[in-house]
This record gives sequence, C-alpha cells and structure tokens, in this order.
Amino acid sequence: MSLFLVNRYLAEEEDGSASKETRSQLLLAKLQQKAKEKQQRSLMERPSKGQTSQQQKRKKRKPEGSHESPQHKKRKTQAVPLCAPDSDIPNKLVKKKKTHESEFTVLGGFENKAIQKVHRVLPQWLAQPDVIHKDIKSNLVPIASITGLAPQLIRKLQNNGIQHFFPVQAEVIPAILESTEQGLLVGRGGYKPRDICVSAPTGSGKTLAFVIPVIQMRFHPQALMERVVCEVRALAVLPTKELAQQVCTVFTSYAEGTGLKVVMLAGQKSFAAEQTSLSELRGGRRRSLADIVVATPGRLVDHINKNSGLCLGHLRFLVMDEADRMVDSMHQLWLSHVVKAVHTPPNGAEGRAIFRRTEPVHVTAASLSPPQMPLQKLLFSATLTQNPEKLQQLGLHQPRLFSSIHAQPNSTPAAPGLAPDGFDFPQGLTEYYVPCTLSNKPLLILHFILRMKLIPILCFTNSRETAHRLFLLVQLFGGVHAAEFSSRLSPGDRKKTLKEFEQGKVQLLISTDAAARGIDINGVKCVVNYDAPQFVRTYIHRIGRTARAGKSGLAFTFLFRVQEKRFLQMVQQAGSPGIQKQLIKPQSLQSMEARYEQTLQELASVLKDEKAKY
Ligand SMILES: Nc1ncnc2c1ncn2[C@@H]1O[C@H](COP(=O)(O)OP(=O)(O)OP(=O)(O)O)[C@@H](O)[C@H]1O
Repeated sequence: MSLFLVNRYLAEEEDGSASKETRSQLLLAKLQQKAKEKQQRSLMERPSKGQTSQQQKRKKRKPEGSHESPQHKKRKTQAVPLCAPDSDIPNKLVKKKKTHESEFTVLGGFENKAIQKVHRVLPQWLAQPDVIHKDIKSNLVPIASITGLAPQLIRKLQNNGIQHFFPVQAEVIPAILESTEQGLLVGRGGYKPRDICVSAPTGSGKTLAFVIPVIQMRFHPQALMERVVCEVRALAVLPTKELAQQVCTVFTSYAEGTGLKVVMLAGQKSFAAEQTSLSELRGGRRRSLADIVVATPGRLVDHINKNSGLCLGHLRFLVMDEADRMVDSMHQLWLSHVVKAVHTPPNGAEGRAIFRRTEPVHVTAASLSPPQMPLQKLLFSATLTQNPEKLQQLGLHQPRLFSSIHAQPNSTPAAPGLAPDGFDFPQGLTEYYVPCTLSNKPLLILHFILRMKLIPILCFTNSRETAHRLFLLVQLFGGVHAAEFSSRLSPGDRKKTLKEFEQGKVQLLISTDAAARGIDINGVKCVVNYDAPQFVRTYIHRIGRTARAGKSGLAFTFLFRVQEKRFLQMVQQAGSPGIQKQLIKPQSLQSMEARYEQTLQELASVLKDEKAKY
C-alpha cells in the first residue's frame, strides 16, 4: 500500500511546433502566476479579528522551534476519511492533504493521551481467602475439638505441652485432613485435592499446621493397612540447612513411636550417608527406608539426578515452607525436577498400578480415569507473595488460601516491590527506630546490653564482614558474651552457636540474614537491626524472631538520618501497627567513649593480623 502519493507538476502537452524558448517562458509565467495566487491566499489566512482568543492562545503555546508552514497547518485541519468503510485502518489515522501542486496522504491522530490506570484484579482465591484470626491468645482452640486426630497424636501433643491449637493450626489442620478423608490414594469424589497456601505471621505456629496432618496420615485407616510398605509420602522443602534441621526435629519428635521414618537431605551428612538412609536393596528390589523427607532444594535435586534411591512415585504431600523464598529460588528449577520424579512410575510398578499419575492437565472425565494418585502442595510463609505470575510457576491445583490479611480484589500495590496490601505483624511486637550516626552505632548496641540490660539480643547486620567486625569489637570491649552467626562459620559451628544462644550462654548473637527466616529460638526478647534492612520482607522476618507464639517482644532499628524517611514509609506501607522513635541521649554513651576509643585501636590491630593470616 502506498502511504504517500505525490503528484508531480506536469505541464500541459504543448504543441510540438513551439520552440524550446517559448515553452520555458510559458512555464515561468505559469509558475509566477501560481506564486502570486499562493501569496494572496496566505494573506487572506492571517488571523482576522473574528478569531477567538482561545484559537490564538493555542497557536502561541506551540513549542519553540516548531514553526510550521501554512500548508502544514492546513494539512492538520483537512482530515477526510480515506479508508473504505470496511477497512481495518481507523479513518482518523489517515488524513488527506490537498494543495494545488500536490496531493498526498499523511498519517496522524497520534496526539498524547493520558494512560488509563489499570486496576489490579486478584484471582478469586487470592482475593477471598479463609481468614485466620490475628490474635493468638484469644483464639486458642482445644486440641480435642479438632475431629479426626488419632488419640496417639493428641497424647503426643499433650506430652509436648500443647493443649490448644493456634488459629492457623485450627484452620489449616482440618482442611488438610478433609482432603485425605477418602483415602491417601484418591481425592474427594475421585478428584485431585486442592492445593493449600497459608500466609500467617511469623511465630504463629505454621510448622505444626503441616506436621500434624502429615503424621496423622500414619493413623489413616487405609494407611494403617498399607503401611507394610514404606514409601516417601511427604516431602518438605526448606531454603536453608538450619531450617531443614529445625523442621526435621519437629517431624521426628511427632513421628516417634508411630513407626514413621524421617530422613533429612540437607548436606549435614555426606551424600553416601544420606543415600544409605533413603533406601536399601532387599530381595533384589530397592525398598524405601523413609516415609517423610525434609530437604533443601540443592541437595534434593542432587539425589534425584544421581538416582540415589529417592523414589517420589508415592508422594502425597509436597510442603514448601518459606514458600515465597522458594518461589524466588525457582530459577534453580528444583520444582520441575520434583514434579518429573513424582510422575515417574515407582520401580517395577509400570503398567500394573491401579492408581496412576499424569502431569497436571485440564480436568476432564477422561483424565480422571483411571483414578489419579493425588499430589497435594502445601505452601507456608509469613510473607507469601500475592503475585499471581510468581505463584503460577508453582503449578497449583485449584488453590485455597488461608490468610490473616484480607486483600481487596482490586487493590493496587502500595509501592513497587512491596506486597499489595502489606503483611501481618505479630500481635505482641513493639517496634522502635533509633536515630544513630556511623560512629555511635557500636556504642548503642553496648548501651542496650550493658545499661538497658536487654538480653538476649539477636542483632542483624547486612553483611558477614560487618557481623564479624562488630563481634570482635564487642568482645574486645568486654563485659558481654557475644557470638557471630554467618556463612563464615561451618554448619557445625552454626548449630552449636544457635544452641548456646538458646541456652542463654550467649547474650548477644550478631548475625547476617542467615538467621532471619524461620529460625525458632526460644526466649529472644529483643531484635536489633544494627543495619537497616533494605527490603520489607527481610524486616518482617528479622523482627519475627521475637514476639513468637503469642509472646511479647521488642524490635529496634538503627537508622541514619538519610535512611529515616524511606524506611519509615516502607514499614508503614507494609502494614506496621506503628513504629516509635527511641532517642538515646549522647550523655548516656559518654562514660563508654574512652574505653570505646581504645577498643577501636585494638580492633584495628586484630583485623590487621587476621588479614595477614588469610
Ligand atoms: N499450639 C501451640 N501451643 C504452644 N506453642 C506452640 C503451638 N504451636 C506452635 N508453638 C510454638 O510456637 C513457636 C513458633 O512456631 P513456628 O516455628 O511453627 O512458627 P512459624 O509460623 O513457622 O514462624 P516463622 O514464620 O517465623 O517460620 C514454636 O516454638 C512452637 O513450638
């Protein structure tokens, strides 16, 4: 299609007899005539008195340098439809320019238009969750009132000092139990059970919300009959070794005496040792030695890829704790490895299984025949993403959300990178920020311990170097039992340090974000953000190490003046009930200053020695 049509000037056919000279004179005369007409026309087009002041203003407003020829102006006003009525091209986009000399079409109609604001519309399941009560203490539910729990399990809970379920447990445990009502190998009515997502504050008891239903499967009538064969029925995936260890301990404690075997694949033991604990060869066939596997994603994929004897063909529950973090690590593709392993028929069962597994597709009558062996995903987090695109990567099946935050269906995000409607903060938490300078920061933490006696303190820094230097400085200053916790330490040392902190042998634990998520340390009264966290999720997880299980706790964040505005805004948008300013007067720190100066010099020489060593 030609967009521009330029009709060139063509002189009328001349008599072939006319001389060359006469022809050019005639041509010149015609051109002069046309120029004269044009001049007259442009004089007539000058603004007359009758023109409105609005029209004149509009002309004046044109940016400098945008002078247009009279023809150009005219071109803009003479818009006539050029398209055929049934054409796909909007008429307003094509304008026709008519002058005496030429006739061509120009494109137009590209004026700036205000971009329409697009309102975020959440899918129904995210917008309307099953609501979990925020207040733990006033919403405790007696354990006996949850139907379907085996008496042995109730006794075990009581032995562990648990008489009541927390709100998240009271909501989620019955929902998971309900999905196993028809047996472990088929869902209700033959359908695959719905996947479950849980978003509840830090320390609200999410771990037991998945541990109890998984252990309960041992007491399911069908499971009791089938238990002769040990198979991996539940897999819990956690982002770090420490978290895997913590969850493994809870599983082991509740599995004790039930016959269920819990195996951890997190690199705490050698690969070969983990392999031995997974399966054994008996009668020429490989048999599983694990019912429940707790793993970190990397180690899990290693076992799947190296075919180490981990068979996931009978997996019934896939638990993702700290699910938002697990979604972020999706680039590791661990989930696709798991899903593939889950859909690989168990050894020797090809073709003869009554129940089978097919990759998730649209549910049709044909896809459900023969009956599916269901895999149910259970997601838990204190900061579960509401980003449907991210959640989609998890391939959830008709998910059901339990949340203490009720999002509005068409709510708009608070700020880029923040959760749309904020997060829920533990009820017993009191937040403070402490204005500080670079030089008085270490003095402030010493003041908190030595003067304010706020022990034990879990203190977070943004890097392991800062954690190490602060640890050395506090140690050299004296009077405080301090320890550091970061990737500088071996897994064994990290475990030992956490234990000593829990036992009260360490008063100040200086940590990187390695201890920010999920770690459940009993009795942490106070969290200090020595370095302000950059992201709101990090803040929520850090401060969530205190005020757990309905208890109270304090969180302090040291802020430079330049950080205050952004940080306070971030915390407010995240849904904080309020953060108060805590001023520490310079006089309060004065008495420590002389010793502090001396310590700084000692620190310099210690760091120099360390540098020389490595
Ligand atoms: N029903 C209960 N009664 C008494 N204590 C409980 C109960 N449920 C859990 N707890 C205790 O509450 C503490 C926090 O539980 P848990 O670690 O499961 O929290 P969480 O929600 O997973 O926290 P985070 O989001 O930080 O991982 C634990 O010490 C746990 O033993």
